[in-house]
Amino acid sequence: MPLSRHLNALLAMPAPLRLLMIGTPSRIKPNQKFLFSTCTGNYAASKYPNVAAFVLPEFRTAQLSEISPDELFKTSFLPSAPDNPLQDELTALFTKNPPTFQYAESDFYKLKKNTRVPEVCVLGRSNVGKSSFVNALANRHNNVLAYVSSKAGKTKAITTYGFGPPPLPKDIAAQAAEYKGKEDIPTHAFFLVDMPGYGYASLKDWGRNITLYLTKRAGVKGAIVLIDAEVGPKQTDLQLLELLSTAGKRTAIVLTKADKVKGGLNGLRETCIKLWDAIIEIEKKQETDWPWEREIFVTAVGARDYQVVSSTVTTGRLAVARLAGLVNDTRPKLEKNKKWTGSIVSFDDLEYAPSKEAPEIPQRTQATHTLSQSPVGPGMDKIPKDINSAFASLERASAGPHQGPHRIRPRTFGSQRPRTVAHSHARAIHSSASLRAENPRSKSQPPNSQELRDILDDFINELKFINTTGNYARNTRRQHDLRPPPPKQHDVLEEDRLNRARRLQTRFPQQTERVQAVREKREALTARKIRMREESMQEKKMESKMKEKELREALRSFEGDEPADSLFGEGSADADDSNMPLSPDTFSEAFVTSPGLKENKKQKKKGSKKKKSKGAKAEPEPLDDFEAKFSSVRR
Ligand SMILES: Nc1nc2c(ncn2[C@@H]2O[C@H](COP(=O)(O)OP(=O)(O)OP(=O)(O)O)[C@@H](O)[C@H]2O)c(=O)[nH]1
Ligand SMILES: [Mg+2]
Repeated sequence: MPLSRHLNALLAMPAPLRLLMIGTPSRIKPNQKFLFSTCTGNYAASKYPNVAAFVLPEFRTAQLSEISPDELFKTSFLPSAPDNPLQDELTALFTKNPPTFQYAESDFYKLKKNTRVPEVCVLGRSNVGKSSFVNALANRHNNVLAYVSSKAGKTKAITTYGFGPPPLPKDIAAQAAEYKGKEDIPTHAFFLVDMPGYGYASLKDWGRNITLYLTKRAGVKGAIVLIDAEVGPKQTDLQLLELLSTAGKRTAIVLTKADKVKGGLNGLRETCIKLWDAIIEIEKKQETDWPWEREIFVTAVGARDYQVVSSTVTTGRLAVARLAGLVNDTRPKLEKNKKWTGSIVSFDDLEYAPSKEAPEIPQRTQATHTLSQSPVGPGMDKIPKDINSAFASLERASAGPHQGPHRIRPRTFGSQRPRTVAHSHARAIHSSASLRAENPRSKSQPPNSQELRDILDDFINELKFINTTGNYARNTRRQHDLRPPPPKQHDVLEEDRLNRARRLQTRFPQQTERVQAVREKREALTARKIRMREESMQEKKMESKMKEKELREALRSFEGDEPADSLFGEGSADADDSNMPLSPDTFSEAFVTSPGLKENKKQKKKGSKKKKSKGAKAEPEPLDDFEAKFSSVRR
């Protein structure tokens, strides 16, 4: 349309509608690729400018820094690669030799042995995006490597995938003798292990399997912990980080679903602050070093815009390659967060200390745990005590999200003594006493009534959380009551059969009709048979009633005055004759004891004696009517 005609048409329109035709620029949705732009030109326009990772601030007062991919990759390089940019090298490392599925097992003890190929496991809550992360690293979008679902609990086994170039033939030949009969010959440079999720819809023995895997598996070089950026870290995530820190495993934290975070960069920053605070707390508890990457990597592998996916997936690749030991890291060593180094004062010492000076108490020796990297062997038969308690809390976590204020609080790993009522009591008073210790008055004067009331309140609050058997049972019962009823079990086989039948019916309508007709005919026949059987039974019943009636009448006519009903037992006259079955025994008895018949018999006997005396020439007397009838009935 020429411009002048366009303008004329525009002017002819009512003024409020003109805007619609022109189109308002504010309606255009911002393209997601600007959110994760790696181009400095778009820096001002982007929502998450150049975010690849956040770095843990060394001091609590430091500004939070988010770092660009350039900065992130600057200090890292692949030793075996030529001088390409690291991003390209990482893409080649993860995709050139197509990644393949290796094996999957739901039980740790059934896993194939692997002591040589470095393994990196991907851990996180159900539905956080672990399997999507594995697919994205492999650059698989349509032809998926790991199964993904929007429903939680899709991955149900420890699933291993091979990544990276195959080992050189000469290396394999050199190690062939060692591998023979013990382990598979490797096809890739490293393994990535997709784990079942924990939390909602997790597997029952997830805690056991994961603890065994992290502490006993020789090939495990590190763990990628995925945390949903939209939801932030949960209690179960922190329990896992605590377990990793206790096991001393190298750990990288990756935020997923960054594209879904409300509040953009600020939202991400808030999640990171929460995470850092928690990590610092976990680090403080550990005596031994916990080698966790100091960055929190940001990814959005499920974003709709492919450019967003590809720019953030390189960040994930860097995290994995670092843990697998394939990337050299030249970052300067950071000083570990400072821990409390003073002595630990017990309640008794504090309360009954003779002087105001701090008492001299020998420092407690802390057990250190060094985890062997060897496969399951004599030294690894038992999981260290600290890890066992972490394992217990993970077991509880794997049972589902806790509800209400009565959940069991995770035990601190440093504490070796079991929590008893008395001990908790002491702790409750101790905490109040230590608070009072800060107040100079409290050391010299006894506590006033308000303070005593506070102490009592503290104590009662503490008691509520004590893990006694009674409390535990009560809490379990309460949780059980709160739990929604289990979903109805589907009969999968039956459903399959019905679906198949439905499909066949639509495919073969004529045959279906014929089958339907035959079925109807068969049903009609069966119904007819049943009806006929019922009718014949009815007839038989009627017949037997008629016979009985006839019999009674015959008896009555034979007896004359005597009522025939007396023959059938006491009270039979009152009873309804038609309903009185006449059993053969009763009948024969009645027959035998009938006075008329007795006389008849006597006469017969006399007659037969006479006949015997006269000889056997006499003719047999003919049976009268009654006898003839009865003999037929008895037959
Ligand atoms: N928007 C968005 N969605 C994502 C992202 N990553 C994963 N998802 C979606 O999250 C859902 C769960 O993904 P999965 O990869 O199956 O999660 P999982 O952690 O393996 O889950 P389980 O196997 O149940 O433990 C899927 O619908 C994915 O498409 C992301 O970065 N952004
Ligand atoms: Mg999965």
